[in-house]
Amino acid sequence: MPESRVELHGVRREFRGGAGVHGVDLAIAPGEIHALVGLNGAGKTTLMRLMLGMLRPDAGEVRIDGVRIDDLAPAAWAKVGQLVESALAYGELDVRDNLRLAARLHGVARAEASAMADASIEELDLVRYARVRARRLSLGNRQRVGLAAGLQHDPTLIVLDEPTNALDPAGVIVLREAVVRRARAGAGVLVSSHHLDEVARVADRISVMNDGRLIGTLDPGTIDLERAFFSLVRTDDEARNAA
Ligand SMILES: Nc1ncnc2c1ncn2[C@@H]1O[C@H](COP(=O)(O)OP(=O)(O)OP(=O)(O)O)[C@@H](O)[C@H]1O
Repeated sequence: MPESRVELHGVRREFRGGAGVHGVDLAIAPGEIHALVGLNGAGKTTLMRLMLGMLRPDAGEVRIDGVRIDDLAPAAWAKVGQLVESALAYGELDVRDNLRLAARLHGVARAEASAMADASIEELDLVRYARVRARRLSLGNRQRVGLAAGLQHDPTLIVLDEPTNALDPAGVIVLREAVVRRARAGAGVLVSSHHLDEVARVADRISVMNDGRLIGTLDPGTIDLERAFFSLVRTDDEARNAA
């Protein structure tokens, strides 16, 4: 097994005006659930997009299972599962066809794609909606379809940006179980969230991002995680303002 599912070394991407990601080092081990927390605009999505090759860094490098992402073969990309941009769903196709298509896009053979979609529909509790066109789904169910599409092919690296968005409490539990199951099977998981309680429940490690940098980690067992989070952010803001 490789040491890290994904590694970032000195990754930097600056947007006009100075916002972005300003030199991040990060590694996620097989079996690890790593949470990324930070205020709005901290750079979490940007970091995930850089990690997945959706955005090119100005400097630094990203490696997945030890291979620079520029050199990563399509079969290796197929072992990545993500929900970072809007949930993949073709409005005119029903849930099952959307998931079959997503499986095919991850390199799954036609013969296996239907069974995979059906299993995923069960897992995300979408059975009632299997034949419903995606455009008719509620926001939360569309999110479930997006998550199903990102998880069904049992990726070894999973990157989820605020995956609990729009999910009801039952959906949050279903997602938690799906993610933990895959981590136990060896996947490395990076998940961003604004829900510190939920993060504390699943994460092995919590990294705090502020103004484009990783400024520290929080122990998921900390009693008052919220206070610890704000304390880290405030200290960082004060240090930068003083500089
Ligand atoms: N394509 C872009 N062009 C210019 N600025 C951008 C672009 N994408 C992101 N930004 C800026 O980079 C910063 C980080 O944004 P990002 O979306 O990564 O934050 P985030 O931590 O995911 O926030 P949220 O919690 O609100 O989702 C913000 O100031 C944002 O406005």
